[in-house]
Amino acid sequence: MPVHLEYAGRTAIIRLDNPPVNALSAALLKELREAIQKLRQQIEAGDVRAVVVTGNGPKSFVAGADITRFLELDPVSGRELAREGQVIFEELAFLPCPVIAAVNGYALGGGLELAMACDIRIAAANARLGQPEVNLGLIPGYGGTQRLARLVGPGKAKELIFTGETLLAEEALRIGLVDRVVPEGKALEEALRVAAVIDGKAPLAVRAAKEAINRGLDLPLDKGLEAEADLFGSLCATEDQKEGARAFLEKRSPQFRGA
Ligand SMILES: C/C=C/C(=O)SCCNC(=O)CCNC(=O)[C@H](O)C(C)(C)COP(=O)(O)OP(=O)(O)OC[C@H]1O[C@@H](n2cnc3c(N)ncnc32)[C@H](O)[C@@H]1OP(=O)(O)O
Repeated sequence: MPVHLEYAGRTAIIRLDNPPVNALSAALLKELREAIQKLRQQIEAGDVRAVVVTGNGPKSFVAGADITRFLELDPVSGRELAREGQVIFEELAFLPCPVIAAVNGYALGGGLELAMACDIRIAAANARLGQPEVNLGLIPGYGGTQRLARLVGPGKAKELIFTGETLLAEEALRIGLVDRVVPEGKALEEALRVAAVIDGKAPLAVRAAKEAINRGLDLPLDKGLEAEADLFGSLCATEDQKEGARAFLEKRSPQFRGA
């Protein structure tokens, strides 16, 4: 079982376990997709309010796609391999709750692409991140050319992808590729702490905020502002929005029910 689903309260943990470096084998990708589809149902039911993705073991988050699959690739099967990972990472990215990558070690190639499909990236100080596909005669194929440029800008994305160089977590933090750096061995703990904070907020508002930001990334500002206003307005029909205002005025903690 290369993919384990665990739960800490209303936070789900996707633990990737494919020794020695958690490479994205065909079996792991299949189970990852199944886990994502199960989590979508649990999120919609209100049972899950945040998802954390992490690698099993101290050494590696995910060290990339399974290179042993590459010897037989041809243009058709190569494109299929890329699309397979892209579709799964899109399904993860568009889960209707925050998805946090606890980058516990190597996040290379498809591993960094997986982390970039998450909303927030928390890296352990020992983590190394990069897109080394040019060393294999390839380019990133699970979304890395698209998401890296959006996260760190086209210039830094080109530099990292052209050179295949890897970054230590602190360097990745400096360019905005990761959002927090914690001591080695503490990435999952910190991701769960952030998830617990989010769990106490109005879930429909958190969901709408993720949707507004994601939609706005690919919209002209005026259209993004309209999308924001639409989502803001839709929240005013929720009980949680009234509960939030009442709780503030009555000087008490709100009890959000996700309705
Ligand atoms: C669409 C997506 C495309 C991609 O993701 S392309 C792949 C991008 N990833 C990479 O290029 C990273 C490749 N791996 C490495 O650079 C190194 O490994 C590490 C830095 C991750 C670790 O180095 P070290 O600690 O020296 O270990 P080790 O001896 O290189 O690897 C341990 C075992 O793990 C296998 N392995 C490592 N990465 C992969 C991989 N991505 N796919 C399949 N196997 C991998 C090796 O071959 C070896 O195996 P054995 O012990 O049998 O010799």
